[in-house]
Amino acid sequence: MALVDRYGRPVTNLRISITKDCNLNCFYCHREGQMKGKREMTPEEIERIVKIASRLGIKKVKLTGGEPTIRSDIIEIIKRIRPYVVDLSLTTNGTVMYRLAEELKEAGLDRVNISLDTLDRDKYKKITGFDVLPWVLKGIEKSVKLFKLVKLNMVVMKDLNHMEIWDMINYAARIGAVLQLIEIEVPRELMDSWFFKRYFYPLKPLEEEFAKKAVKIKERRLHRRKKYFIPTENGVAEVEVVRSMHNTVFCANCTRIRLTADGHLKTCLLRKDDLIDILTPIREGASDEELVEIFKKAMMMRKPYWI
Ligand SMILES: Nc1nc2c(ncn2[C@@H]2O[C@H](COP(=O)(O)OP(=O)(O)OP(=O)(O)O)[C@@H](O)[C@H]2O)c(=O)[nH]1
Ligand code: SF4
Ligand code: SF4
Repeated sequence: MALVDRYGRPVTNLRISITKDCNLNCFYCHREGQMKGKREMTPEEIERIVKIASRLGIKKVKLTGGEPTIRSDIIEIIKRIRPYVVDLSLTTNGTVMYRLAEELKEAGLDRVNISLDTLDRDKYKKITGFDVLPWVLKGIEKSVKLFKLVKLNMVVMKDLNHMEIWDMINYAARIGAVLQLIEIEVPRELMDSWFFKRYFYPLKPLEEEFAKKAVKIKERRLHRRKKYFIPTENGVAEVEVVRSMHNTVFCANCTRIRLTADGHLKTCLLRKDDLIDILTPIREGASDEELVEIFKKAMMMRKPYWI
């Protein structure tokens, strides 16, 4: 049975950042809201935390970063946590998937989400700082052949890539991936920032257009996100919309808890006051029962960000 927080939200997913570092340098990167610092969890420590989480009904785990594939022990991490998890996924920038996908699959990874904001090589370089789009596309196409589900994450930015949305929908349909269109999200205090003002592109009007065109619409349990099945020249595209800004429904259906790369439980992506250290107690010899209590404390701190 999953633990339920004070707002009636069961917690079933754990999102683990395994490193803050990345081999790209996207100009909009929020590094999952993590502070700087050197401490990183070992594969054994990650396994211990996942084991405790699974005892508490948290059976879906997503590995993120920074960029998770830059850890040289990524395969060991996956092998160690596989036994405790029913849905094991990875969110990656895809730069090394062309050579790592098979090993990841063999280690027990179920599925991957790969960032892809543009199909234009120059624009990709402008966004990420690196001219590696051909390698990423190679990795995506390889992943689609291997994994039961591959999602492409496109952060939609006004006047930068919003005009490519339909090309991306066609591309996703052609290769057999799901496209996730992600609306820019920032905490309240950054709503006046130049970045938000310059690039925010609201996805609500587009969702209305999708709703008219779709042959089917599904709603996910997580965040009650909608998935639209849209006919294209390449067959039916599956398009999921991640629209969290000011979205009370999204937060009311948040089933996630996070673990930062330096070993703190974190209850919400956008909060800064919600870190609970679990790695120090582990290193000081805490028992499983004590770690369960730390998890419960984090559960009780959870609250929806947009209410
Ligand atoms: N506000 C908010 N945004 C989230 C949350 N989880 C994911 N996101 C957004 O969704 C984007 C895509 O996240 P992914 O790491 O690909 O995972 P996901 O799509 O949430 O998860 P799955 O659908 O289970 O694969 C992130 O970059 C965030 O912008 C969350 O809990 N809160
Ligand atoms: S690939 Fe992801 S983690 Fe790396 S810089 Fe870009 S947004 Fe940040
Ligand atoms: S509560 Fe926080 S982590 Fe959950 S959906 Fe809302 S903003 Fe995201």
